Amino acid sequence: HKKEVTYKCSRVVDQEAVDLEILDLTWKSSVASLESSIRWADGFLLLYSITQRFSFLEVPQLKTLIDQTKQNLVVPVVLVANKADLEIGRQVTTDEGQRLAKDLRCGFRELSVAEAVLAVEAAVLQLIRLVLDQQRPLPERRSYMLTVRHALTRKLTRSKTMQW
Ligand SMILES: Nc1nc2c(ncn2[C@@H]2O[C@H](COP(=O)(O)OP(=O)(O)OP(=O)(O)O)[C@@H](O)[C@H]2O)c(=O)[nH]1
Repeated sequence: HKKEVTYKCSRVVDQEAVDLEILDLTWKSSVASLESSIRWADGFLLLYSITQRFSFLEVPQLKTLIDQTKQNLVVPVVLVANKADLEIGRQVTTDEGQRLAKDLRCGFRELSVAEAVLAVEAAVLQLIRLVLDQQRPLPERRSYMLTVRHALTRKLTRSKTMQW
């Protein structure tokens, strides 16, 4: 698109009514406009095309901008590798996508917007669940519980190492 477009709809997700506003940004948004959209948003779908390596290489920069602008410990983000139907023109492997998602601490989906509408819905649902989780009080959050579990595991591993 040459300009930003907002799509609106309502869904029930896990027995919770959710009003969705999806802002599709243009390729050439200025940093100031991007920052303002980032402040507005609760969650982010970062799309790249598996047939355009440069779109993949831009993801970390965008994620840094999101983290800096939101200044939250956990920002709900799902990385989406699009155009999975164009295997012949693939420039980014699934493995690279998964590794980047792990590094950036976000969800990952590889799909084809053109051919698999259910996969698109699943990616959006995954993001909605991350957002809903983030809006729960801290001790009820899955992400918080995972952070606590990882911290405990690290502590246990350390104390085991010390015994050796
Ligand atoms: N084969 C294939 N083509 C796709 C897929 N998704 C998008 N396209 C095509 O890729 C082109 C760009 O799609 P857009 O939806 O405009 O992508 P965009 O990232 O919003 O690009 P801009 O409009 O430049 O901001 C169009 O010609 C789409 O038809 C896909 O999953 N598979």
